[in-house]
Amino acid sequence: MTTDTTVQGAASGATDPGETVLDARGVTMRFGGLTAVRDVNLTVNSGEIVGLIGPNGAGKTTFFNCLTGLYIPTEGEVRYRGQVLPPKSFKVTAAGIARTFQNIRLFANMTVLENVLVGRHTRTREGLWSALLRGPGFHRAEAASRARAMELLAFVGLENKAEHLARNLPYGEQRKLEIARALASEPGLLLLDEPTAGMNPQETRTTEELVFKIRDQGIAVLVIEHDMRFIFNLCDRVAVLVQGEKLIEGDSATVQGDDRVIAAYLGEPFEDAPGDAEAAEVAAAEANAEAPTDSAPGKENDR
Ligand SMILES: Nc1ncnc2c1ncn2[C@@H]1O[C@H](COP(=O)(O)OP(=O)(O)OP(=O)(O)O)[C@@H](O)[C@H]1O
Repeated sequence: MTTDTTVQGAASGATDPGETVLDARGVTMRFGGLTAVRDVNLTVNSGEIVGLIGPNGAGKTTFFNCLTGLYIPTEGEVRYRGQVLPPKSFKVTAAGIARTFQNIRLFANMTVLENVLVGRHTRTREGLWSALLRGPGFHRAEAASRARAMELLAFVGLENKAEHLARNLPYGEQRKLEIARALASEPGLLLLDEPTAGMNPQETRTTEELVFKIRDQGIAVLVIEHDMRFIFNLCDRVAVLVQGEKLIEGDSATVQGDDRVIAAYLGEPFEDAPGDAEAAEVAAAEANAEAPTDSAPGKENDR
């Protein structure tokens, strides 16, 4: 029985610059008569943040599930760093792909730190006897794992919440904790499924900065999101899925300007959306309108 208690070091999944990390070819997923994803090709290279957008029901999450071993694609192949991925989600995680979910999946009654420690299980190798006897090797591994988990909590800005129960965190912090837990498996590729859903603008901005920081650690990112401003600010490339098929893929400017995307998804050109300056003006005007002035609606102006 082994007593090997090795814990892999920080960012062990980090990849070489320019390396093709993810290579999905001809991925098709059918549920009975419904083809949710049809013949989709997508690559993600090291150092990239790639966005996946599309209307509700376009097949984005189904495609993620095909990448992470939750679904076995009906057709096609998914490779991570050149190797065909095994059709089991824990093996995919061990290979180097981590993910978060559209609906937060934390252990609500465990602490924040414990949630991250759970995420480390693919990177710890404790033999049964080591765990049972709790010898020096076990304690060393446990201490290293806790140190790394605390490092990750600091990375996402939750170091002061380590002992809080996950269920007591505000929503935005639960999403950050999910990201910390995903990072605990030391991935080379992180898949984020709607990471800013339900967040306020400030939390969304913080998440944007966090994703850039993750990329700067050498981890490639593939992100599904409905917030177009977030996607177009963040991503090096964006792929658009419509009715299960990839409509177009390109940089933000190309995708925003494509008539088919505008028609199928955006509804109107994104350039028409207010910029930061206009948004600040609107916010200031709204704040003034809410202030209890003499001329506020419902009050007589007695000056
Ligand atoms: N397990 C399943 N069994 C049957 N149909 C499914 C299953 N999962 C997804 N679908 C169907 O596949 C299609 C694509 O769904 P999917 O959730 O992947 O879309 P999405 O682009 O992620 O949507 P959203 O933006 O609303 O999350 C939908 O028609 C959905 O109802």
